[in-house]
Amino acid sequence: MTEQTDILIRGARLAAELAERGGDHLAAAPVDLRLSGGAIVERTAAGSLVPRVDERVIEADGLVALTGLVDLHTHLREPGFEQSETVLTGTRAAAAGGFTTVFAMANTLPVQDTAGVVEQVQRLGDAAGYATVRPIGAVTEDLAGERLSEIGAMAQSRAGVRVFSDDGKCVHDPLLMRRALEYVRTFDGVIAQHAQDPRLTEGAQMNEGSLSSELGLKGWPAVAEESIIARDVLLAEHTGARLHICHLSTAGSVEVVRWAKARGVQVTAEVTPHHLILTEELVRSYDPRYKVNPPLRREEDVQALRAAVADGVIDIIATDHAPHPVEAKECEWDAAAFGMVGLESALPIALLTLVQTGHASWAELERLLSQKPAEIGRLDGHPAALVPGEPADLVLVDPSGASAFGADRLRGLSVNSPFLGMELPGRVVTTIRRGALTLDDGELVPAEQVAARAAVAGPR
Ligand SMILES: NC(=O)N[C@@H](CC(=O)O)C(=O)O
Ligand SMILES: [Zn+2]
Ligand SMILES: [Zn+2]
Repeated sequence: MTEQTDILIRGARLAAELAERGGDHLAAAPVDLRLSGGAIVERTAAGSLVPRVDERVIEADGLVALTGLVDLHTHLREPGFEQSETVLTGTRAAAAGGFTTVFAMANTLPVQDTAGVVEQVQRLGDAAGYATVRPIGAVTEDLAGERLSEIGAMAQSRAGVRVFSDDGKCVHDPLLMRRALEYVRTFDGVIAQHAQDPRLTEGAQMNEGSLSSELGLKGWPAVAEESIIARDVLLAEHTGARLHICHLSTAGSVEVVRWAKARGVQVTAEVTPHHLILTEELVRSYDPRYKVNPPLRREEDVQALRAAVADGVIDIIATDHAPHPVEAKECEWDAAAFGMVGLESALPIALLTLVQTGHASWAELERLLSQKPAEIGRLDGHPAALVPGEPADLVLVDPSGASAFGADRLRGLSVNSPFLGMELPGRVVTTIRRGALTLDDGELVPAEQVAARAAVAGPR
C-alpha cells in the first residue's frame, strides 16, 4: 500500500492554456500526463499514453488541471486551539479544496514566534502529509506589538520561515514595522500586514456606514485599513523591503496599493473569496457566520476588488480560513468570534466571481491561487507549470454545472462557512501532492495511507 504508484491522467485541459477571459474551458486541446516518483514525467496529446501495469489511471475528460493551489493565509489553530482545527484536520480541508500547500498563520498558543514552535508546526504538517505546511512567523513576541520576535532564528530554522505576520493583530507601531521590514529584507522575507488601526476600530463590530448606524452596531471605518496600508507602503519604499497586505477589503485600499505599485514599491495584495462576493447587507440577519475581520463591506467595494483582480492590482486570492467552534459562533453578534472557514469553498467562489464574470481567465486563476502565492512566500519545490521535470502537485476541477454547497463539503473541524446552502460551480475532483493522491474522486484518501506515503517521500 505504501509504495509510490505511478499515475496516468488522461484527457485533462490545462488551465495555463485557457488564457482567454470568458472563454470555454473546453477550448484547450486535452493532454495526458504521467506522474512518477513525485514528478511529472510525460506530457503528450490526449490518447497517446498507454496505461502500464499497476499504473493508476484517472479519466480527466472535461476536467481542468491546475498546479496545486497554495494558500498564503490559513489558520490551522494548532498548537493551542485544537477544538477549532488541527494541522491534520486543516490540511484535510486544504486537500479537499485543491490546495497542496498552506502557509499557517502565527496566532496559535503558544504563538509561532520561536524556531521551536514553527518547527513543531512544520513537523506536524510533514507527518500528516495532506499538504505542505509552511509556518508563518510572528513579527512581534506573543503578537503583543512590543518587541520583535526571533525573526532571524525562525528564518534560519529547519522551517526556513520567509513570511512574517501578526495577523489577527496589526503591527501598529511604525518603528517596529520599520525594523521588521529592514530585518526581513536581509534574507528576502516579507511582512504580511493585517491592516487595522486599533484605535480607529475599538469595539468595532461591522463596516462603518449608514447600515451600522441603522443596526446600532459599532462601525469599522474603511480609513482604519487604508491609513495603515498607506503608511506601510511608504515604509516599504523607504526600507526597500517586501510588504504584503492581507485581506484587502475596501475600494480605497485598492487605490492606495495601485498608487504604491505605480511608484515601484514592492507591495503585493491579497483578497479573500468572501470579500469578492458577500456584503454588509448580510449583517441584517445578525447571523455571526457573517462576522469577519476585516468586515464585509459595500457592494461598491466588492466590485472594486473584482476589478482590481482583473487589472492586476490585487495579486492573489487567499482564504483566511479561520475556524471557530460552534460556541463562538452560535451566540449573539457582539460576543461572536471573527472569522470564516474557506479552504473548501475558495475555488468555487473564485470561479463564480472571477472566471464566470470575465474578470479572470483560467490561466489567471492559476496565477492567483497557485503561482503567485508560491512566489510571494518563496515556496521551494512548487511546480512552475504542469510540464515534465516539475513536481507533481496538481488539482483537477470539474467546472461544469453547479451544486448546493453542503456541510458534507467541509472537511475540517469547524463549520463556520458563510456559503452553506449556496449553489456553487466547480467541484474539486482530485488533488495530488508530490505524486500521491490526497483527494480521489471527491473523497479524501485515508489518513494512514497519506501519512505512509509522506513518510516514504520524507520532509520537503
Ligand atoms: N479573519 C478573521 O476574522 N479572523 C482571524 C484573524 C484574522 O485573519 O485577522 C482568526 O484568527 O480568527
Ligand atoms: Zn487578519
Ligand atoms: Zn487571518
